[in-house]
Amino acid sequence: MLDYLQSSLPYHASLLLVVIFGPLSLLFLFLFSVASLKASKEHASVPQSVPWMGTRKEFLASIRANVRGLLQSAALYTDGYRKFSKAGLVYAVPTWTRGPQIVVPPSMGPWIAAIPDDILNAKDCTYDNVQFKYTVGHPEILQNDMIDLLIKRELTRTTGTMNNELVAEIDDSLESMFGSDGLWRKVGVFDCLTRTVGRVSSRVFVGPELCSNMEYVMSASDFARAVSVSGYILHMFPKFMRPAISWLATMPNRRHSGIAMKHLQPLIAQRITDMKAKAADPTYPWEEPDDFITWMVRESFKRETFHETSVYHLAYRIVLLNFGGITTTSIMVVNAVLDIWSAPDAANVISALREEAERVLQEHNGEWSKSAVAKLHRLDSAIRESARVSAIGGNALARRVKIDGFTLPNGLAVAKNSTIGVSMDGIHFDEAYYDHPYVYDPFRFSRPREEAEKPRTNEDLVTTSVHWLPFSHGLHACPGRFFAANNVKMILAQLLLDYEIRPFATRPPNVAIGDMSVVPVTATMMIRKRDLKA
Ligand code: HEM
Repeated sequence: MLDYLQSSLPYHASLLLVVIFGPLSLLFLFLFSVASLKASKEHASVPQSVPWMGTRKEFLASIRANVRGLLQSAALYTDGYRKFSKAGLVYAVPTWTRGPQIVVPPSMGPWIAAIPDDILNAKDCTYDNVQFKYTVGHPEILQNDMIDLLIKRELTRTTGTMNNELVAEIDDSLESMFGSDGLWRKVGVFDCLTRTVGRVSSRVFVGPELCSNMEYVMSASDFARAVSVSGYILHMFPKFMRPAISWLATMPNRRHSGIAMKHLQPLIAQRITDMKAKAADPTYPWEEPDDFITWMVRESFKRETFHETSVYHLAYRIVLLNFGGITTTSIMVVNAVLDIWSAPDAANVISALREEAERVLQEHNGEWSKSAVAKLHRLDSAIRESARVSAIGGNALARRVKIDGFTLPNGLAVAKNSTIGVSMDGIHFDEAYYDHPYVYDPFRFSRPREEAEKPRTNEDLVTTSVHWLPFSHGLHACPGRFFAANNVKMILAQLLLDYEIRPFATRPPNVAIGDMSVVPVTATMMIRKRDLKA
């Protein structure tokens, strides 16, 4: 028996290898051939006169260029910027997930930023990058105006008016993680600051009942991460396979959005009931909260379609609002903490920021009113500068060409469905716009104001330009930036005032994923409550 087993094992093992690895190798070969064909087709759509970064005359040139686009994209964009954009020329960068990116010089930036969506479309790029069709679904919500309208009309109007409530959330959140005993703690920078940002943003989005429920709050960043990961997975497969693959790839997305929906739907249903009751009878004993849910429900009363009025669709809008607003803001706070506390003269920088925060708070009777936050010029500058040097990179002002016969201002014809934009890092590190561009100079934007060294430029965190692109610029400049900037500044001000963070020996580097640079999610910091009596 033993002899039989021993002699038949090699046979069984090889059979197993053939059964498992045979189909896998065939699938891999198939996927590789399809990806290679797709890459060649996409590369052929770039005008022949446009020079490429990262391509060579070699076997399987397009797909090998795409692999370079995946692994070395930051260098491809910035080297191309120096070589071509600085000479006013257009170049192309290969990417793994986004197809070829046609990069135009910054002089064409204002022109791109002002062209309407029926010619150059912004959302088509975002939706395709993240494969929204599968990873999020709900085109009836994505193509509807309600979220954008309420951000522009209500959220921006309200920004600054609820700061006392927001500071209470910030303080409670920081103390729950960092303690009040003055002992040093080692904590995850991204994890902790995401919790605080999520809680503060949710205070305005969904109100006090839900904003400190961490299961709900963390479902927002978990959902955002799951959407990005599943978007990458789907890009590995040809289009016709995506509907089948997506069911599996987007399981985590459904789990995280499901958690958020479980909390949101009863809250919204109750809000509708209360608002209707109050409208019918002003003596109904209930005060209308001033939050995004109230604004959305009020707006839904003016609308008629099912997807603008049903509890499910209203709740899912909050899931999408969280997706667009929470992780982006967390990334800005994390970058600012890493950059400020890694500055070569961190001790002086921190004491200058702390002095400003203490002085401004005192001048405003200890309250972070809207005007107090607006006076934090040094802090504003330190964050803006961090967003410049630690930006996401890649193609900014990315737009999908929607028409045939489209030409750039230099006369170059660009095919329909091409993607054009400008190199964010190229511009952010161009000495023509910034002295010593590779240096993190926290007071770069506030110094002229404080020292009257140069004329005032009004370059603050919410001021977009073609030379500072973290919030984009022009028609699609981020409408949530006023809200985000207010929260980022208050979180950092409270950290400076109440906590001590040990400066980093070296800045934990951001990580390149495809053509994006993302914060190091595993970086840790040492933090303790300050002893204000000492
Ligand atoms: C620091 C945080 C944030 C950053 C860095 C950021 C960045 C951006 C960028 C780069 C765009 C793309 C514009 C384009 O396609 O050219 C954008 C669009 C958008 N953002 Fe933000 N964002 C942030 C926070 C928020 C918040 C808090 C909200 C909502 C409350 C929000 C809502 C939106 C919306 C609705 C759009 C689409 C605008 C349009 O297509 O017209 N963002 N954001």
